[in-house]
Amino acid sequence: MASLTYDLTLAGLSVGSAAALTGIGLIVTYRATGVLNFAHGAIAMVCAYLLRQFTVEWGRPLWFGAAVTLLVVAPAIGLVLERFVFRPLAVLGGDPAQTLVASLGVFVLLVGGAALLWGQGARADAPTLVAADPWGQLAVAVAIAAAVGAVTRWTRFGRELRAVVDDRSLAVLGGIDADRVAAAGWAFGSFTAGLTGVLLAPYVRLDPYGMPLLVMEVVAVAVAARMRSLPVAVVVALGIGVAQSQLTRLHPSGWAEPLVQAVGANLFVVALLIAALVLPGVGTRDALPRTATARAETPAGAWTVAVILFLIPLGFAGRDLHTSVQVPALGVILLSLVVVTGRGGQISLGQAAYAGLGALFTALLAAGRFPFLPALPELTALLAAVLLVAPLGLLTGWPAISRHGLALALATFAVGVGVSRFVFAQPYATSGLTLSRPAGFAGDRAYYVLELGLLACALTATGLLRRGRTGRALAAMRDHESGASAAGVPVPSLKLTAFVAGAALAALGGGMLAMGVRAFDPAAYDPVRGLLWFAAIVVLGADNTLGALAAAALLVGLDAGARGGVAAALIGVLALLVGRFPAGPYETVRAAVVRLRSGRRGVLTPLGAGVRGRLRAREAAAGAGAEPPRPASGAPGPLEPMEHADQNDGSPGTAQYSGRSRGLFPSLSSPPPPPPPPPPHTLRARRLRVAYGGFTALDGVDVDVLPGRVSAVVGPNGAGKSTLFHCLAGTLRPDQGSVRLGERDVTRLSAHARTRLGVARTFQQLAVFPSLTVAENVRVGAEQGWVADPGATERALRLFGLDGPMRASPAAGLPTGTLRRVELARAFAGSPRVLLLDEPSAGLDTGEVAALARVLRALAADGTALLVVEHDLDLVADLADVVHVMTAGRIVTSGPADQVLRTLDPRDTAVE
Ligand SMILES: Nc1ncnc2c1ncn2[C@@H]1O[C@H](COP(=O)(O)OP(=O)(O)OP(=O)(O)O)[C@@H](O)[C@H]1O
Repeated sequence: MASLTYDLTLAGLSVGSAAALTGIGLIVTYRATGVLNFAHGAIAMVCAYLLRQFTVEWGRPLWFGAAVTLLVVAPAIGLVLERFVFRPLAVLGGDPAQTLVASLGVFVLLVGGAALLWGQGARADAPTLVAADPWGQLAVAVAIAAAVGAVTRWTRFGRELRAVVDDRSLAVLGGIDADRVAAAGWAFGSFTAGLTGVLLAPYVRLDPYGMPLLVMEVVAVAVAARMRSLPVAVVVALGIGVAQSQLTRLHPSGWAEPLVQAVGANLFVVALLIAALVLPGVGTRDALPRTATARAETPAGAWTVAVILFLIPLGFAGRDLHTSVQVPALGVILLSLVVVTGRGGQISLGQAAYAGLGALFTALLAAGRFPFLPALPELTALLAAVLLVAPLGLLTGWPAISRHGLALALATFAVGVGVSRFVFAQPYATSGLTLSRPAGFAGDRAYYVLELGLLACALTATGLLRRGRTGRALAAMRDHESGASAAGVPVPSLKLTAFVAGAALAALGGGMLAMGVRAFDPAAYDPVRGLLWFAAIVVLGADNTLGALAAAALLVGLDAGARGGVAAALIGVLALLVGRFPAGPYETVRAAVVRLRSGRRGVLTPLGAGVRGRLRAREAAAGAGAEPPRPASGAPGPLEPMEHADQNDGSPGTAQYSGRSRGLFPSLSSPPPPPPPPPPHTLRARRLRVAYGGFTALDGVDVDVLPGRVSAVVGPNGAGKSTLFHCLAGTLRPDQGSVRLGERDVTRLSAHARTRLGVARTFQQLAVFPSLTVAENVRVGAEQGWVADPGATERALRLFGLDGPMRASPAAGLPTGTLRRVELARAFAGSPRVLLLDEPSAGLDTGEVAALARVLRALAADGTALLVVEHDLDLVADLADVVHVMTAGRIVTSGPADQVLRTLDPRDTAVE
């Protein structure tokens, strides 16, 4: 018994050593470059093939092949990837989502290339570099971990590496060559990948698809080590390896047997599921590459061409027609990614799981092997499978609520791998499950016609999800999640909807695919397919229905017509180019945001002649009756629409007033009249306390945002203004204290729920939806806000001078001042009772600031409660009725604006 335990432990250490090597490589690359290299397993596979090529095919000595493969080729792959793929992306801004797609591109390129070069079949004759004795492998893993630890800790390069990891730009400013550090990280990461590949190859299936996946399954080791600690990675890897080995001794009988066996054989997958779904995520950015978010313009006539192309196979016969049957099915699967990724902006690497479940359930239902259900006719089985799989979309939808970017990629990948290993690899799925086509559609031509009908249904459903209220909300969520939330879009439930709809569509496509080939083939829904489909859909324009159909035709056509792997290689090359396409809306808005950040942000106007002059002017105007007194009871004041030179001549310019007084909502002096204003409510915060770790950012803050008043919060940098703002807007939950809207306690309500109760907000850094037009941006606010009023969009567009030709322009590329007005109009369109404005003057020129002040004053005059966090004291003097001065997390002075501003010591609000 003891010897069995020992033997199993040795076997487990062997597996664990290979996993530890993978973990070390992934962590080093991630630390040096910020890239979680999804291609790590593919590099391992290529190196394993290469060593086999040297020794088996060319008859070279093992030491020679190993030296060239591991010391020359593997590092060279890393260096090439760094220089030609990832460094250009870092120069462009290092967006993690772009690097994710690029690393997926490298993955599919290497897998496709290997399939082309060495064929798709598995090889069993890979040479053995280190004997099966686990001590050798363990020694290699531990020695490498120790060497990396020593280099990181005690050498100059290690110090540079840590500096780059801490803050790349600061390190570069300090004279460190970050590119050199990244290149070394890539070279070393590829070396460990190669080593893993050649160590594993003799003991596992060496094939282009299986081995990369096997290696990537152990990514859990790196995630469990928080992509940071090498000792933790090594210990976790060895622990899982040994535990997996020991589990093989368990032989429970009954229902638990297959489950225990599956877990025992796939403990790394279980660890991946736990690491990706339970542990907090390792990457947090939510953007997809610009090609994915680009507004898809379908050329005129493209649909006609597509319809003709899809009808052509009806004229085919034999093998061609049989192959064509796969295209509509794959098209439906890819449409599911159009909904989830294209429109909703959510990374989903697990769509193959839903497609496979659709296929499996259809086959089981049609065969009468599904628990508790009789055998169903094929079409009914297909529809029932779709209904059964749809709610399983929550498996990836739920993690998506709190995860973004890399963390979501890992979670969806984990679900894909988990379903593949624990559901598709079971005897009921692997024992030749056949499936008939529906009665009357048995022949390829008839079945193709049926598929076209189902494809048309899927296109209609996709169209509905991409257009209208839901489509706009999805696009808003994709373009700017917090902005969407602030506009009232219920982001969590919308994400669930997208994933559920995506799962249903994928299941439909999967079922169609299985009926096409008359069998459930688990390999057709392998997780690697999920990666390939995701890369394909991003490459061909994720929010583009026609792109999905073209991708389906391309993937099926190339793989059928040429040697297997061509389609993957092509998609891989295209994915590598994704980051280099000309600037799209994503880039343009990002540039606007950068301009904004370097603009007025942080320039706090010291209290001086300007403010005092404004206060005097206000008093003089009030005395002369030229300016209305501060509204005290919601009495309407004059409001003119903001107008802008660019509205008239189409070119960006400075804001100007029309110079005519047109009443509160001038354009609506004729029917239909605006709805009666909502009852005003005070937003009241009491004893708010927020601590970040041990640092108290808010300490017992009380504030009232009163209807009909403009309240301003001023204070030096770090005073806690933004923290207070976030507590009021619902983006931060205070540790103590309460926020009430009228009588209702809203402390625990989310941002979108508060918006729907009438608390709207704008952002210091622009939060517009670049792929939507100006009018659509505003409409999102009107549709999702407190009062769903059909006339609100037009009123908001007019009020903010956006109702000219500009209304139809995509928001991407518009000047910052215009985008500020778009954001304000969106907030206003929801008919808010309370409007929270975070540095509304940031990025605006003098004329625009003046125009903004007039509009905001008039909104207050109309009964809206306004709170402004602002550095520009001139604007505060111009605008505010009540001023709160914050310092070190407390409100130190509150009172009427003229009194507070007059007594304010400039040192209290020191310039940044
Ligand atoms: N997420 C966070 N984690 C840790 N500390 C934070 C966090 N957010 C803010 N802080 C700290 O809390 C304090 C208050 O920050 P806050 O952003 O609210 O100040 P502020 O008055 O808005 O400053 P600014 O005018 O620069 O925006 C600052 O010292 C800041 O460094």
